[in-house]
Amino acid sequence: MEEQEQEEGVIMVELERFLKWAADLGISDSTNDDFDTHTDTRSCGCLGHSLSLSYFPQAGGRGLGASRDLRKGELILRVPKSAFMTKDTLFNKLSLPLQKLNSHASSLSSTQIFTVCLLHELGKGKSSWWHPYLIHMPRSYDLLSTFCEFHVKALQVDDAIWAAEKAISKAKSEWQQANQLMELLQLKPHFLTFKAWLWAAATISSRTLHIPWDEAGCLCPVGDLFNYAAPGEETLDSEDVDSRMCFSSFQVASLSNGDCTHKSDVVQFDPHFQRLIDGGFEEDVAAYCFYARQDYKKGEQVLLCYGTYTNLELLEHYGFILNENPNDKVFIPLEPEIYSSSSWPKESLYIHQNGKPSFSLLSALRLCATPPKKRRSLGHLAYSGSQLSVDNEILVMKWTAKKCNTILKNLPTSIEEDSLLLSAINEIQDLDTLLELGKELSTSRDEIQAFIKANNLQNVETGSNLLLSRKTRRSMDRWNLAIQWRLRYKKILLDCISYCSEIIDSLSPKNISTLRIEQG
Ligand SMILES: C[S@@+](CC[C@H](N)C(=O)[O-])C[C@H]1O[C@@H](n2cnc3c(N)ncnc32)[C@H](O)[C@@H]1O
Repeated sequence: MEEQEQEEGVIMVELERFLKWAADLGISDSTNDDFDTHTDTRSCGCLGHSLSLSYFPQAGGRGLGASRDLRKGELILRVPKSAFMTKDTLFNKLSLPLQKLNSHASSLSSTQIFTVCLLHELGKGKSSWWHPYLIHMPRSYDLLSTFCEFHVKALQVDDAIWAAEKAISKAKSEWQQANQLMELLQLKPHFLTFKAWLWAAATISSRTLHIPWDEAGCLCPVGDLFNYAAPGEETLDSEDVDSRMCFSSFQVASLSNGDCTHKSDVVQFDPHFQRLIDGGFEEDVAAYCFYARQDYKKGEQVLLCYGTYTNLELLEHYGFILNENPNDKVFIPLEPEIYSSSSWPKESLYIHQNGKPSFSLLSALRLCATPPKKRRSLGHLAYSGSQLSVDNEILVMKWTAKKCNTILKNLPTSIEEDSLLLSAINEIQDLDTLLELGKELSTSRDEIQAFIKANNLQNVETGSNLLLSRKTRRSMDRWNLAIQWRLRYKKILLDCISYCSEIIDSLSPKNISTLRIEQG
C-alpha cells in the first residue's frame, strides 16, 4: 500500500513537471483573448483555465475534463508548432552525416523513420529534451498488432482474425525493414527488439495528430490526452454552418503508410472547404487548435473525434472499442452472385450497428432475389432503395435472417457464453480464481485452458493466492477486448435477425412462424 502511494506521489510530481514544461513551450488552455497575455499558467502548468487532467474509467482512462462550463465551438487548447514532436524534429537532430542517414532511410516510410527516431529518443533517457513528455506515454498498448495467437483466435470471426494477422505481419516486416537504420543509430539492444518496435509504432498509430506536411503526423504534448468519441449528431447541426465541422486530428498509421483504401475523415474533409470543429492545425497561428465540439459541464470529459471508425478499426489503430459505436459495421460472407448482380462496391454491403442492412446491401439482395431477366428493368427501383415487391422483400429478409443465424450458430461460443465469460474475467484478481473459472464456466473451459497455456500458467500451484502479474493482466486485457469485439459482432447479427423478423411480420404475418421454425 505504502509502495503504491509512493508510486502515485512520484507520478503526481512528474505530471506537474510535465504541465509546467508544456506551459513553457506555450501550450495553453486559456481562452482566445488572453492566449498571449495569460502568464500565470506558467507557474501552475498549461491547464486549469478550460481543462484539467482527470481519470475517466469508463471512457479511455486518463483524459481531459472541463475545468469550467465550456461552450460548443470554444477554443480550449492551443499547442504551438514548436512543441510538436515529428519525424523531422527528431531526424534532423541525429548526430550522423545526413547522407549516410538518408541512404539507410530512403526505402522507409515516414512513419517507419518516425518510429526509429522515437526509439532513439527514448534511449537517451533523462538527457532527452522530450523526457518530461515521454515518461507519461502509456507503458503498453492493446492494438491488434500486439495480439498473440491466443488473442487473435479469441476474435473468432474470420474477417477480424485476418485483420489481426495482417496487422501483426505488417508490423513485423516494417520492423525488419527498419533494422539497418536502427543498427546504424546504435540503439541499445532493448530498443532493437520487436516488442520495443510494437510499442513505438502503437504510440505513433494511436497518438499522432494529422499535419499537412508529414504523413506520419505529429506527437502533440497535452493535445494527445483527449479521449475519443465517435462523430455524433452535432456534426450535422445545420445551425452551425458557421462553426467548424467535426473530424480531423488523430490519424491512422495505415493512412500514413499510403494505404489510401482506409477512409479516414482526415482525407474526406477538405480543410479549405470546411474548418475542423474539434481540432486541427491552423497555419495562421502555427498551432494545433482544439475546440469544444459541444457544450460541456464542469467536470465532464472533453472528447475528441479522431475520425469515423468501426470497432475493428478502432481496435486495430487505437486498441479499444466502443460499446455503442454508431459507425460499427458487420460484414457477412456473401455469395459471388450477390456481388455480380449489382454494381455496389463490396465495402458498402454490410449490416449497421443497429442491425439494419445497409442501403446498398438491401438493394443488392433485392436485385439478386429478382430473376435475371427482370433485373435490368427493375434496376432503377432497386438502386433508388425501393422495395421491388412484397414477395421479393420477404425473400430478402428471410435470406438475411437465415444467413445471420447460420453465422451465429457456426461461431464457437454464443452471446450468453461470451457475456458470462466477460463478466467473470472482469472479476479475476488472482490465479486461483482464474483456475477455478474453468470449472465454473464449462462451456468456456477450452478457451480458459488456452489462456492459461498461452500465458504459461499451467504449472502454478492452486491455493497460492498469487495475484496476477502485470504481464498476465495485460494479456487478459487483450483477451477481454477480443471477447468484447466478438460479442458486439454477434449482437449486431442478432439485432439484424430481429429487424428482418419485424419486416416480415409487417408484410405478411403468416410468414413469421415459418421463419421461427427455420431458425429452430
Ligand atoms: C490519444 S490517446 C488519449 C489519451 C490516453 N487515454 C492517455 O492516457 O494517454 C488515445 C488512446 O486513449 C484510449 N482511448 C481514447 N478514447 C477512448 C475511449 N473512448 N474508450 C477507451 N479508450 C479510449 C485508447 O487507448 C487510445 O489508444
